[in-house]
Parts: sequence; structure tokens; C-alpha cells
Amino acid sequence: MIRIENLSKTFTLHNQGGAVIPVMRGAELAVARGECVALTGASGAGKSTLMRMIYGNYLAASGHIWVGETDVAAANPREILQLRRHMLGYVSQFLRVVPRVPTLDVVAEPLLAVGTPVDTARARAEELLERLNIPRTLWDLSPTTFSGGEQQRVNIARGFAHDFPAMLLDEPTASLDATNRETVLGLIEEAKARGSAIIGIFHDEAARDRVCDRQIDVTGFSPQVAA
Ligand SMILES: Nc1ncnc2c1ncn2[C@@H]1O[C@H](COP(=O)(O)OP(=O)(O)OP(=O)(O)O)[C@@H](O)[C@H]1O
Repeated sequence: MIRIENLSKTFTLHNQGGAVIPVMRGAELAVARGECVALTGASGAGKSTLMRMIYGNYLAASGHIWVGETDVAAANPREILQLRRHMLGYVSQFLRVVPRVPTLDVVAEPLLAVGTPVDTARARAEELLERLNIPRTLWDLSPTTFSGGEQQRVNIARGFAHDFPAMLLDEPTASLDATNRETVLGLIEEAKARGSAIIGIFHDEAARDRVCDRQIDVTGFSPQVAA
């Protein structure tokens, strides 16, 4: 479902005399349906950079990033938006709050965007908010004023609302209490069982060992190692 072929990345530092920094060379990775792969490697090894490239936030210098039938490395912005709507989910640690939109609508929105009937979308959003212990009294309020932990859980609910065939998870269990962490691990296992191909960054080793089938150390993709 996700296939990375001979992928390279350089950063050009325009504010530092146009210095060109190679950060990745010849990266190869394949993730099948129903499989979860953890990206590992020391801080600065390139885990976040690789995730941002797969999501289409960072341009590749060369190579291919196949998500289903789309090569993200060659896709235009419209194709990337389509891919994000239907195929590729991303759960970051932080909610980008849309002002004045009630929590229930924030969570239901990815389902409405793919044409799910309103009642079905709202029912799924309610189920997720309940499982993630967001009190019912908050559902009609915008999450703007929620605590950090509440916002993180709303973000997770939104990220798991639609059954994406491929998902990127950036520290999905970071700073959650034991009960909510357990719920999130359950959501990841359910997504795998539905056939989602998942790539994640997990500093929580126990969580990584439980839900991931393999680990890939991105240090192996650094230009020094690949050269
Ligand atoms: N926008 C950018 N411009 C220039 N260099 C960048 C940029 N983003 C990342 N880098 C560099 O790319 C390398 C990889 O960074 P990245 O954030 O991907 O590492 P990481 O493995 O995710 O680290 P951490 O575990 O600390 O989050 C680092 O040397 C970093 O300085």
C-alpha cells in the first residue's frame, strides 16, 4: 500500500548562503495492508522528515513515494489533497484547532468529506469521543479552550474517524494516561485489522512493540551510510 523507492532529500538553507544539506539518500521501504512499521533512529536521523515527505509536506529530491496508485513525489497539490481526503490519514500530536467549530463536527468532518451520511458520521464521532473519554458536555463546544490532553484526544478521534487505507502516526500515545493510551492502541489494532497500512514514530517502546510488526531504522537512509 505504501512503497518508497530510491528516495532522496536535500534541504536548501536559503538564509544561509543557499547551503545544500543532504539528509536522505536511497531510502527504500514497503508497508503492506494490515501492517504497522515503526520508524526508529536517534534524534535528527530523519524520522519526521520521512513522514512529512510521505504526507506531501516536503518535496523529494528524487525517487518515488507510492501510496496506493499515487506517487506523492510526483503528485500535484490537487492530487495530494485528494489522497489526504480518501487514502492517507495523519495523526500528529497536536490538534490544529478550527475556530468556532464544535468538537463533534471536528471529529465527523473527515467522514463528511468522503461523502458519509451525516447521521453515520456523527454516530462514529460520538463513539470515538466516548471511547477517548471526552465528556459529553464538551461535544458542542469548540476544542479551542480544551486542555492539551483533551485536544490531543480530539485529534486522535478525528484521525481515526475515517477508515484510511494508509495512516501516518506521529507519537500517537505521547503524554496520554494509561486508560486513553490503551484506547489508542486498540484503535491502531482495529485499523490494522481493517487492512490499513501504518507507519509510525513511537517513543513509547512498549506501545511500539505491541502494535508494530517491524521497525525500520532511518539511520540506514542517511547519505553517509548510503554512500
Ligand atoms: N525544514 C528543515 N530545514 C533544514 N533542515 C531540516 C529541516 N527539517 C529537518 N532538517 C534536518 O534534517 C535532519 C532530520 O531531522 P528530523 O526532524 O527528520 O529528525 P527526527 O529523526 O525526526 O528527530 P527527532 O526524533 O528529534 O524528532 C536533521 O539534521 C534536521 O536538522
